[in-house]
This record gives sequence, structure tokens and C-alpha cells, in this order.
Amino acid sequence: MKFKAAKPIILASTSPRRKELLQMIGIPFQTVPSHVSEDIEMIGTDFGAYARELATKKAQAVSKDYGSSLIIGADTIVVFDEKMYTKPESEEQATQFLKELSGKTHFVITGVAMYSDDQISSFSVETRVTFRKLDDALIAEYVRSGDPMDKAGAYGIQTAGALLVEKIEGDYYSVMGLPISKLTEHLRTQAYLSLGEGDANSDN
Ligand SMILES: Cc1cn([C@H]2C[C@H](O)[C@@H](COP(=O)(O)OP(=O)(O)OP(=O)(O)O)O2)c(=O)[nH]c1=O
Repeated sequence: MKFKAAKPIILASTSPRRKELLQMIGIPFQTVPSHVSEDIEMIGTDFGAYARELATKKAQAVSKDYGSSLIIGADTIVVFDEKMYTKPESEEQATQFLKELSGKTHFVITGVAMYSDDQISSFSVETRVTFRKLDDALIAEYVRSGDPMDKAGAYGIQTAGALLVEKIEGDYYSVMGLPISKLTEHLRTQAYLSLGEGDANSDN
């Protein structure tokens, strides 16, 4: 696939997964890390709004230096039993997260924000993921592998975390960090993207 961008596109992210997904479908872009603190206060139980707000913060942070570009920010969280699971801070916490999620169904919510010309639009996508009943030895080995440490909910569906998953209802790519199909639809609808040859000046 090849897409042509109406203006330079920046992915405000350090996530290798998000970069990989945009590259996979042929959108021309560059990455710029946003370096925002992710400790905004959660008010109420609107987790979608929370993910959209963090995604907006990430896009806005980069807009200070790249104001003439279209900037995409994203944030992924795991929610179970009204509790939010972000990236684990330690192996002990990763183990705890996985024990709590074992045998249960949780939601993965990814918020996406698009900044352009001082305007923000955003959306969020919710996916239901059901984990198998996980035995302690499997959890211990998975945590030891280091894979959980940079991922919301302490697992990667696209890596060995695949072994934890019994069922998914919704967008696999949103669980991985970027709902690429919905994002592309938005960008095409708003005429930021059209089908055709990409921009040479990009990571892609
Ligand atoms: C649930 C799940 C999350 N993840 C990842 C996606 C995100 O990179 C990460 C959640 O953390 P985020 O804070 O959303 O993103 P990030 O800090 O990795 O990157 P940036 O803010 O710079 O864009 O968890 C997976 O890779 N696979 C999964 O199955």
C-alpha cells in the first residue's frame, strides 16, 4: 500500500509497535517522542476519555515544535474491574497484574488524538480480551522474559503474551497500541491522506 500525505505526518511516540503498524500499511511519517508525564488524574470511570486525554497531551507536546504538521498521539490502557493497569513498574507488579487478569475478561482501550492547525480530534477504541487461567510457572517465566515491562497490563498480544490470550473481541491492532484501520479511515475522511505514492521525507 502507498498513501500520499496532504501535510507532513508525525507520530508522537516512542512505541516501536505504533511505528511498525504505520509502516506496515504504507503511511508516510516521522516519529518524534513526546516525553509527557503519564500521571494525569483519573476522574470517574470514563477510561476512554482518560486514554483520549493522554493521547491529546502527547500530540500537543510535539505540536510546539512541529505546528505545521499533522501529529498523531496514542495511549493504551488495560481496564479490569474498574481498575486501570498501565505499564508495570516492577517485575513484582507485572506478576500481580497477570495474576489478577488470569481467567478473566478485561478491556484494552486505546485513545488516539490527531492535532492539526491548532485543532484536536480524538477517538478511542475498546477491545475485550479474555485470558486463560494462567499457572504461576507460566506467569513467572513470562515475567522473567522481560516482555511485560514496557506494555500496558504487563503483556504483549503480539509477542509471547499471545499464550495468555484465550479470546479477543475487537481490534487486535488497537490492543497492540494503534487501531490502524480506524485511524486511516479518519485520516482519509479528513483528506489528510489519499491513496498513492508516499512522501519521500519520512521514516517509511
Ligand atoms: C496490551 C498491550 C499493550 N502494548 C503496548 C502498546 C504501548 O506501547 C504500551 C502502552 O503504553 P503507552 O503509554 O500507551 O505507550 P508508550 O509509552 O509505549 O509509547 P508512547 O507514549 O511514546 O507512544 O503497551 C502492546 O504492545 N501489546 C499489548 O498487547
